[in-house]
Amino acid sequence: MKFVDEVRIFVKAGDGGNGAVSFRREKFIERGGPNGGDGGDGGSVIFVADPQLTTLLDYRYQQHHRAKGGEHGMGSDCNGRAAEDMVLKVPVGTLVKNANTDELLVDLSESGQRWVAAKGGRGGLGNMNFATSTRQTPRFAQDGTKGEEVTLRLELKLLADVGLLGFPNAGKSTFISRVSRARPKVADYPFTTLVPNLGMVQYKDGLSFVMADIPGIIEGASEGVGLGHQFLRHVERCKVLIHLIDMGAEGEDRSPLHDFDVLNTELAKYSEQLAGKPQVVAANKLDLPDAQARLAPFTEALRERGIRVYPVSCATGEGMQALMDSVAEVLFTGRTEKLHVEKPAPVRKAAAKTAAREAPARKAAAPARKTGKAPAAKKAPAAKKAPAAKKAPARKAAAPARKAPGPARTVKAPARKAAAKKVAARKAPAKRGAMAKQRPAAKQTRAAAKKAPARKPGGRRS
Ligand SMILES: Nc1nc2c(ncn2[C@@H]2O[C@H](COP(=O)(O)OP(=O)(O)OP(=O)(O)O)[C@@H](O)[C@H]2O)c(=O)[nH]1
Ligand SMILES: [Mg+2]
Repeated sequence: MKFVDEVRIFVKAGDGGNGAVSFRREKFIERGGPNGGDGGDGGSVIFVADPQLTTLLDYRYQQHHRAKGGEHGMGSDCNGRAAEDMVLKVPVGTLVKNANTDELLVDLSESGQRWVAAKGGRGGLGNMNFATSTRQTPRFAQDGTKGEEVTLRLELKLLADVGLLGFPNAGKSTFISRVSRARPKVADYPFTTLVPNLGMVQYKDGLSFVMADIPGIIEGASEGVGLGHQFLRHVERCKVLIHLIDMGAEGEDRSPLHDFDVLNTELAKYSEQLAGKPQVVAANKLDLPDAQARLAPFTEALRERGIRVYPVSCATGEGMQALMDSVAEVLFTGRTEKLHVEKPAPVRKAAAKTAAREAPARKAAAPARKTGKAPAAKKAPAAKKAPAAKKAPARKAAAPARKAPGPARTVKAPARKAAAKKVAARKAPAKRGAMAKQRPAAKQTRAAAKKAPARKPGGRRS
């Protein structure tokens, strides 16, 4: 059956019937009084989510839907018959939007869910309703009201728990046919799959879930390249995505890492929310010799990002169980630990380097401790831990500049006392002189000053 997932339709509810103006006319009964009946209500247009349907195809061919109007009221106290509601069946997962404003009106995501799209008009009252003691012959009746009308856009978003994503030819259809009873076409050319396929996966312990296989996504899909990215809508409701990488792909610019990045970029362009869904990354076609060679660098590259790669072969079934276990864990428990690996932690390497660099510095700091700058040495372990290892050299460089004049100031202090009211110009040489005197001391303390970041907290504690 042809798959149609977007249509525009016009719906109009039935108008209410008019009330009747009528008087009883019978032999020997004079002035029988008003007996015009009420009009019947118009039929409403109602959408019902039907699990039997999988496409909006019917609405592609019939785009106007009008419910019947109510009957008019009649004489002899006869009310008009109300019209039946018009029920429009749509697949479960249909979004109904106002075609003009694009406002989402309802998401029919539950089987049997009903929604009134256009309410039928109310029948008018017949003249018998308007008779009073002072107005016994009302020669008027009420008209029925008009039924609502609206132009709608129906969008089908399939309901699946797990979505399969990947470049064309990555093996998505092979994957779904291996884990479920879905039998989509599998062939060795891109864009074999043109419409989404659903498959019911029977997992262990009676647990089952629905998996969706959608057409391949390629670079520029968001600009309409290939089949575009409109099929991504069908995996928007998924809780987990399986990202299949074709490890045997050949061609310019095709490398597993490049494919991975391109697909994620396209996902992000489509929707940030979709891009943020948990992804199980599967490196497929590992039975091919080329694929084996590409696996190690790809796995390492993703490990640096903290992402685990599941090596699989949909052809032989190798690695599929581990992959499905992870998918089921995310789906049923919401835990995503299995999708991540520990990063190689470049921080630690840097920390090791820093520690190596600091080792001689610590030695040099030892004499400085004698001069009263000691607490730094105690803090050496803290320096080792320092996560911002890169910052350490900068601090080291800055520290001597800050600290070197320290002793000079202590020398300068008596000088200031002695010549309290002398001009500032005299101070400068004094400072310089003091600094010159202290230069060897400054040199000595430089090593200690390297410990400056550690000294601060130490100083506070002492
Ligand atoms: N050697 C090998 N070939 C595979 C494997 N999985 C899939 N293939 C082959 O790859 C080709 C494409 O497989 P499909 O399942 O049609 O790929 P797809 O991702 O659905 O492709 P589109 O529908 O075009 O997006 C077919 O010829 C498969 O036989 C695998 O694990 N190993
Ligand atoms: Mg396919």
